[in-house]
Amino acid sequence: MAGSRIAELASLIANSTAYIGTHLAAEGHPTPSFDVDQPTHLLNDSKIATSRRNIIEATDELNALMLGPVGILTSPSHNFMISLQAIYRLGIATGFPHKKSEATFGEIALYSGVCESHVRRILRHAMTYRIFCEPRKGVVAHTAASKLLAENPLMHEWIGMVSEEMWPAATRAVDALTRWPNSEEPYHSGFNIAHNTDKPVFDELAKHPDREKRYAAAMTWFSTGPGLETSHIVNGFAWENIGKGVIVDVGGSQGVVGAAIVRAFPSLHCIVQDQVDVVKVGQQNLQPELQTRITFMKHDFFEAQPIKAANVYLLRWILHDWSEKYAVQILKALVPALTQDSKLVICEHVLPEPGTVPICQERAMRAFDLAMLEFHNAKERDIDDWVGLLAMADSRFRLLDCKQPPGSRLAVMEVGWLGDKVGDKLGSN
Ligand SMILES: C[S@@+](CC[C@H](N)C(=O)[O-])C[C@H]1O[C@@H](n2cnc3c(N)ncnc32)[C@H](O)[C@@H]1O
Repeated sequence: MAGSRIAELASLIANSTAYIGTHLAAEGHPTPSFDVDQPTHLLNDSKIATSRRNIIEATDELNALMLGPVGILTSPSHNFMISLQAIYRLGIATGFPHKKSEATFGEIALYSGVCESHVRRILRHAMTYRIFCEPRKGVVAHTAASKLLAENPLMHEWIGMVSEEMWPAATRAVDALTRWPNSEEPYHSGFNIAHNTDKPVFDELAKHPDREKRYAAAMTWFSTGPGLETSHIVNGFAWENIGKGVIVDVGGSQGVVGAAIVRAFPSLHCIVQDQVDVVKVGQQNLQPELQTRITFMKHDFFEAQPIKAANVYLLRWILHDWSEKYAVQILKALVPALTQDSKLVICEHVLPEPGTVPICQERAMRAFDLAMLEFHNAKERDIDDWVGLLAMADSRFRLLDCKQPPGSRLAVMEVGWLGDKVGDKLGSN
């Protein structure tokens, strides 16, 4: 019956908001708002996760139904990124006088170095997304979102990486795929056209220490984000079964994931491998109590793995940065180090069959897939792709398990090795 779906959605929203309201009140928490004092993690409580997801999905569908076909095609605005990029590049959030709760457009113009009228236009646009607000005409104050940007340096670097590196790359992604159809090369992406370079992303960033540092900080922030917390990899694999052992975090960035694992499992030692400048920063930031439990090591993951017979080789968010041709090389480079007791743990998105998960969840994963295209000419993979990739790399890899820890956006795949001795010659096939 026409109209029944919108009534159904409205009722789901009403029931779910009532549940969340009751729960927050019982716990003595404030009701959700955009207010500057809103706790950042208010909605992360697992007891309200289902209701929250229901509301996000139902409001998205209701919104689309109310927009209608014309609205669906015209309402997404690319201009959101302009104000976000301006806020980042001009240091509008970080320069906001934190001892004061408000600033005029003129004061912001002074420290951001652009004229007052541009500041006003940028911020009034951002305010429509609840980033900053204008409590009185001409006066700017924080919302919860702008305050987070001002006070959390990792969040700020994430926005910087997205607006300065990824957004320009996204605008040239279609140019890249038409210029280089069927290419598997990582230097044939929107990133290459937008940033005018023939180097793959990681090589290009390595030439610019500030950009490389920003990328690493963005990765660190990302690992605190909803569904991407390190707790999922800590709880998503039976690390306790290893006992005393060694894990190698291949492309482990600054060691955030390795640190979370060895903190939870004190008998494990983690060797974090990455590019030279990345591991240098990781070593500098390593907390004193982890000095003997984490080792940083410069290693190019296309070269043969130098740490032999580790218990686990962890590849978290590595292979999605590479097309089949290169992902296969990364896997093959591990082979000379593997024993039958070694496991690969691959922590990545596993794309769902279309229409089998709620649409917002699917949209987020498909957006990641496009992000890999625009940045690296690479891809996210579904389960058949993963099985195929492992087989392409070496027939002795076996996918033993693939689980999606509750609340995690990444799956944890456990891969066994059927070869029989370290460095088995067949491994270099
Ligand atoms: C998407 S990040 C993932 C980082 C980390 N594993 C995580 O889960 O947050 C990819 C990492 O691969 C590293 N990387 C890129 N090319 C590399 C190479 N040839 N050898 C080693 N590490 C590399 C990057 O520096 C970056 O830290």
